[in-house]
Amino acid sequence: MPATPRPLTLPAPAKLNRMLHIVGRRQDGYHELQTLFQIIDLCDYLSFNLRQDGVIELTTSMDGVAHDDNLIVRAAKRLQQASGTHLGASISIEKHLPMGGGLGGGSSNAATVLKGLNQLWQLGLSDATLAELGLALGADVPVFVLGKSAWAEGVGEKLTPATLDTPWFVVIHPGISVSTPAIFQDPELTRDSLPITMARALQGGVAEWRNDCEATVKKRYPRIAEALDWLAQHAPSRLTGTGACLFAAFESQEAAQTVAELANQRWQAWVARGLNTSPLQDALGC
Ligand SMILES: C[C@@](CO)(OP(=O)(O)O)[C@H](O)COP(=O)(O)OP(=O)(O)OC[C@H]1O[C@@H](n2ccc(N)nc2=O)[C@H](O)[C@@H]1O
Ligand SMILES: Nc1ncnc2c1ncn2[C@@H]1O[C@H](COP(=O)(O)OP(=O)(O)O)[C@@H](O)[C@H]1O
Repeated sequence: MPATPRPLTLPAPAKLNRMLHIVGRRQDGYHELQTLFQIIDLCDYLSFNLRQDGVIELTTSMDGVAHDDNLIVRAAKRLQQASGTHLGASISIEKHLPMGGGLGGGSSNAATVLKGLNQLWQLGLSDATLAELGLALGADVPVFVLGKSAWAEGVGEKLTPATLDTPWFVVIHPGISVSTPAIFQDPELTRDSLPITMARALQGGVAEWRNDCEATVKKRYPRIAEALDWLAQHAPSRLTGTGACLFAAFESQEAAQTVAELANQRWQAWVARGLNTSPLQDALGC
């Protein structure tokens, strides 16, 4: 009997928004952002098995997300359609990243599918093409396709790789979910931050970095305000994206571990390392 081929297993890392400014609103209601995305080493892991019958199947169920709505399945079908391939794939996931927490897990899953199947199906598509296909699935997909920490503008698709410091982060999930549309619809949201250059943003550093969604999220979700205030006792704390996760940077793994253990008494907390290159790039040998 022929040996069953080993699946291709690839990471899908999380991101943090080290700072996030809202600099305007487009005609279609979407907001123009300026943000520093940093990839971190907290990951989901996806495994791919090639299928000759063209079927796309996600073999792991995910609470609250129907099979065909899953960004993993949608990304695979989108790539299949765009490339015209007759190949398919069975995909499974080891899920570690909380859903809808501002860590970009869904977008990262989609990016890993696009890059993984591009290799498995031997399509030879460029990152630019994959990012374009991914943008329709989520604003954060392109940065995960690029696979580098980056300065982002537009809705997150205009990317310039950026070299950030690589501290140890404590990331806290306060156990509630935030409605991204509700935050962006809030009349009190700051939408008129003055655009700055990437150089200016990098120069500012932790002392100046802020997230324009934070005031609105704190007002609507007192439990997030509580966690942000708690973490701020240890180091400057920030929201990532529209939350619900929040984070602070530490110089050593030990310092981060100590604070994470305290945080774990009340919330789910992780220690994660800031990166400038995605572990997906390393795994694919890019
Ligand atoms: C703002 C960020 C920063 O990373 O937040 P997080 O999702 O990571 O928390 C993301 O770009 C979010 O991207 P994503 O989560 O894909 O947003 P979507 O599902 O496309 O948008 C949900 C809704 O939020 C609003 N929205 C989203 C992004 C944006 N730049 N302007 C908006 O106004 C729109 O009303 C949209 O219908
Ligand atoms: N594979 C997936 N992983 C996570 N979320 C998914 C996935 N597929 C679809 N979703 C949907 O996308 C939403 C946003 O997910 P996620 O990217 O994890 O959060 P965020 O955009 O806040 O960082 C989830 O609430 C979920 O309904």
